[in-house]
Amino acid sequence: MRPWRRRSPAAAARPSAAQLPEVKASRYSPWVEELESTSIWQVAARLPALVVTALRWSWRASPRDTAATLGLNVAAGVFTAFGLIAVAGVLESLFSAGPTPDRVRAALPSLLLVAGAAMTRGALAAGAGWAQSRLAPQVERAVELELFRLTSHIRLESFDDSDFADTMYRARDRGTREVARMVSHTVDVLTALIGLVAVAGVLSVLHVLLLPLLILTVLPDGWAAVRAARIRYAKLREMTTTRRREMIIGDLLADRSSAAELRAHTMRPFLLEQYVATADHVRDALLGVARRQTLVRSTGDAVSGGATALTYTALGGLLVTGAMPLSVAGTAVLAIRQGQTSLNQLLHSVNACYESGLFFNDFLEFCDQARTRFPGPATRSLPGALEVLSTRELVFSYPGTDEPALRGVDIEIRRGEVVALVGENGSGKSTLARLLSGLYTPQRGAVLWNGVDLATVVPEEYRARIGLISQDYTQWPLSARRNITMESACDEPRLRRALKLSGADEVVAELSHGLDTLLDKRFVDGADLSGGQKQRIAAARGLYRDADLVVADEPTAALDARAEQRLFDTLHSAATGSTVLLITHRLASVRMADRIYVLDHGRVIEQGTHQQLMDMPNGHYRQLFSIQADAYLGMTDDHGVRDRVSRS
Ligand SMILES: Nc1ncnc2c1ncn2[C@@H]1O[C@H](COP(=O)(O)OP(=O)(O)OP(=O)(O)O)[C@@H](O)[C@H]1O
Repeated sequence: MRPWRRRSPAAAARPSAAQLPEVKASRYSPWVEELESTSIWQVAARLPALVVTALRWSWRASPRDTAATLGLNVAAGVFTAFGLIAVAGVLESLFSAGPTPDRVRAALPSLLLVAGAAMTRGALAAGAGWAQSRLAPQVERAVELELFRLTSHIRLESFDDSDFADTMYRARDRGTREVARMVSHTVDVLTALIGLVAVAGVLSVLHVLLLPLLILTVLPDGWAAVRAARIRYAKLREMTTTRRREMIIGDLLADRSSAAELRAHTMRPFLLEQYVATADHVRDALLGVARRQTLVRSTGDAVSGGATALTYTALGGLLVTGAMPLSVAGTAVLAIRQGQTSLNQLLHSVNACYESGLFFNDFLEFCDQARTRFPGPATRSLPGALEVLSTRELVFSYPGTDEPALRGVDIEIRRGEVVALVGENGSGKSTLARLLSGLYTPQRGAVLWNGVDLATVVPEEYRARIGLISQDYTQWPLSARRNITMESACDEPRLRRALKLSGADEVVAELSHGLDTLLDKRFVDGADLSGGQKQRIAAARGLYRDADLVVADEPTAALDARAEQRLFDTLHSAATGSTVLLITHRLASVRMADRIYVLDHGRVIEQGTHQQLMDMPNGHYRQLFSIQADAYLGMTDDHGVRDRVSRS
């Protein structure tokens, strides 16, 4: 079982302390209570599993550097211990009876050993430091790569789940950085352990009481360190949503994409106020953490100080009663001091390991959750080129919503057809298009490609057969060519054809380096495009693909009248060589479709050709079409358009 797994999602969302009442904290805050109620010993028992996992990651990143880091550090620790034993030998010779020159002479071999041990330790520590500093970037890279492998593979709807968004934020925020630290802390733990074993050996030889007393001096301090770490982590975890909100507001204030609207809508004071409110909340919480941590640490220090006093009193008692000779007491003081250093180092390394472990566990928790969000185990190949794509009683709800976006949809698209989806805002058109494109998985029902359920087909194979012209297109920070081909290989004739069909050829002609222009203004020589130009590039991308089905979701919203007409003509002609699913609010453009499905609140309420739908006396489509037609008629009386529209 994964350490510190949360128990169960709580039903009720807790209001966030962030200033917007609509922002609720993650539903998984009970986890924090679980952390609070877990004892330090339970945590210590779970730590080895985490350490092993971290070491496994490290090994995966670089076996050579992991082995060197561990081996050299352990060897350096052995020589530290060896040095201490040699120092004890030196002291024993110096404090023994006899003339001083004889005692110094007797101490010389041990002194040479001390010097040799120190030099060897130094050389080993330098090598270990080098290996360790090589390891950190390699481990971070490996962990981050895993994170992005997972984020890019999970089902699309995962991004609509706010709880999962919090988990992902925590993993990205610190989780990935902590693996390398855990490895380094683990090494410190091992080194301190070796030093401690040596001290413990020396002390138990000197007197049976000394070792328990030594442990007593550092335990309270160690307890305080672990407690302080838990306080900080629990607070950070509790504030995940608020910190994510703070980051989002920060991005809005500093990002290029929101810069224009921020100014146009004079959002600066509001956003700054929001930022201050959220950041103040985080700051106050962290100040509270610092206060509690100081209290805990002071308590630990005070108790540790008392225990140290007790140890030295006991040592004095042993000396006074003659139970311990002076030469042995001298070695004991040295060993106790060295022991305290090693034990403190051990406790602090364990604590640092524990603290990193808490954050590393966030990464592991994300990995676990992400793996449950992979697409189903589809193994079937696509059953040939598209003949018919249909849906059967399709039901789909977005995560965290009670109302389904689709409620039992049945549609059919045959090869070579142009099928249109129309309906008012929020009726479910884009959701249906995404399901048909294999981006979302239905909760009930199925999407069938030539009668075969797409849930059983390898998604990449299927998606490669779809040319998507998305409503929310992305302008990738790549060259214009790559923005269209989306792959390093480029089929020039296909590219030219897509450019022409979409009207993107005119856009590219104006770019300073043509198809090789970088479409990202944030970099030197990068170009920015107008909304319509971006949409033409997005259309070219959808048309470039040698697809069986082109899904065009509002492909012309930003286009001028001429470009719009050109693209619709393209989609309706056989030029694409594909079947077309068209979503648009420009109803004049769907008149030529082979079939039109009218959606309303996630259901298909009407279907047929334009004429069949117009013949329904109180039909929804007829109403929507008439509203648009009337608007044109009112404005275009003088230009003879009325006849053309009314004839349609
Ligand atoms: N990511 C999402 N998370 C939760 N609900 C969503 C999400 N996207 C859409 N919805 C909801 O699903 C329903 C259908 O949305 P969809 O985007 O499919 O409508 P649409 O018909 O394409 O609308 P429009 O014409 O405005 O583009 C709406 O109620 C919408 O609020």
